[in-house]
Amino acid sequence: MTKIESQLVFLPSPGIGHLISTIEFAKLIINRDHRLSITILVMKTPLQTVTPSFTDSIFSTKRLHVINLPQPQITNSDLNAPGSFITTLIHTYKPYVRDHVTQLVNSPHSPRLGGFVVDMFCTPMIDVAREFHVPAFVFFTSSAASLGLVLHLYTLRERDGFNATLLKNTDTELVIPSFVNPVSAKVLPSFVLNKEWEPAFLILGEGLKKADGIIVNSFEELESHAVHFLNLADNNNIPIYPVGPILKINDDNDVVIVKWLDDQPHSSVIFLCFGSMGSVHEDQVREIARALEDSGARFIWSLRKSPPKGLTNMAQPTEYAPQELIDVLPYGFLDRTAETGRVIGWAPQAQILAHQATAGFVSHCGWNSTLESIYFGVPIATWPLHAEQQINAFQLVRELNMAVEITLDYRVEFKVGSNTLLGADKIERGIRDLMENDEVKKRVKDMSDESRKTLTLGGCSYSHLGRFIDSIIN
Ligand SMILES: O=c1ccn([C@@H]2O[C@H](COP(=O)(O)OP(=O)(O)O[C@H]3O[C@H](CO)[C@@H](O)[C@H](O)[C@H]3O)[C@@H](O)[C@H]2O)c(=O)[nH]1
Repeated sequence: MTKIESQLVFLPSPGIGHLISTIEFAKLIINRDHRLSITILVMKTPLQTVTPSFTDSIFSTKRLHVINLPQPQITNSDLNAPGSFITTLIHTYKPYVRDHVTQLVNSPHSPRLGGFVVDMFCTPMIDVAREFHVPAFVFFTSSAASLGLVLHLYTLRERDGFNATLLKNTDTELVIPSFVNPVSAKVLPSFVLNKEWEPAFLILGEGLKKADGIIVNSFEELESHAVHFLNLADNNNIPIYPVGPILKINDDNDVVIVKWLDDQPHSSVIFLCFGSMGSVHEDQVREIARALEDSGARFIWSLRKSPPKGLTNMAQPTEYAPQELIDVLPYGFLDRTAETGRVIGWAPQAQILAHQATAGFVSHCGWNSTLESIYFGVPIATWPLHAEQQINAFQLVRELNMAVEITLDYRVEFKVGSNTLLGADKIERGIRDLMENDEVKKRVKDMSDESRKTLTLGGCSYSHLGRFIDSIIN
């Protein structure tokens, strides 16, 4: 039996979009190299409805230990300050992490502590890694191009006092070296544009620059331009490890949906889903319903209820009760589409994308959804809502020609919701384009092949993961 030589401590941030890929990354490492073990310290927030059941369902194995840390006390004012909330949470967790890691390293026969892997929003934990005199790597859960954007804007800020929040609601075009084309300020991430997120942006930029390496959930074959820039750039020569796509693709088992998909023609169904945090207001729900009916497309629509506005930020949507669903949709919609569509709550997304009946994905362009769609060769129609989804949509449509556009710059602010209404016509056009654009379909299929190959011997991600593991062991 191989002796465990080194152990890593993982600190994912609490959102499902971050937890899933971090945990899958941990599994990838221990499956690749039996000399390593990993302890994942799971932090929780009072805001999340999906996350607790998800984290409680992860079990420890011999070389993968999952420890659910206690939920700390967070005040209402912390909850309502989006820019500092996550930082407050991470700081509150520092003593717990310190205690757990002390116990780990002091326990008998414990392997050497090889380093910390901290989520991009947990970089204040790098200080704790320093206390144990071990390297700290950041796990960046979005694209290499977004990583390049953050590093570039942070450098401009440090060096020239450049303030990106002044660009909000302007048409300014920026040259960002990790993108081929000039980038409109309209598609910059909310955490770059919004004044109240500034503290979080600064902590992120500073944290990335302090890291001993940055692991990116992407792959060189997809983002060659951005990866090239990151390896050249003035980013303190931090090693970059694009090791993706890291996905959780085998766990869903929704027999009802699969049975329905089995009965649909090959490549005929449009799937609509807006991620773990995404929801739109009721007027917008009705426009989507009209577009679906007018397009005549078969569909599966993951429709969830927005959290109340203004009460909290970053709260997750919840499920509609059956009567609420009938009320929010146009009169008779469910009856009229009973043969051609399904409206569901939380979706078995990977299972749907993997199914041969699925033709296209109307997506918020969260990075995990983007990677899943590429992996399964399903083209996207872009409809970003939050965070860095607008820049992901821009990249997919304008840089990679791997998606069609419904919108690139739609934006929902957590506190005020969305003040734009996307009309049914525009949505319907996007759905038709998604079904008909053969060039986009072909590019996605080709990249799907690449996304599988990159993880195997000889692929770029396979070799970057090897490099990362070597740096821990040696
Ligand atoms: O009904 C649903 C909704 C989501 N998912 C899964 O949940 C994950 C969602 O991840 P992602 O697509 O990245 O969206 P978010 O949950 O919105 O993720 C957050 O984290 C991502 C990674 O940093 C960012 O790219 C996003 O902008 C940010 O909102 C994916 O694996 C989906 O398959 C389901 O299985 N069913």
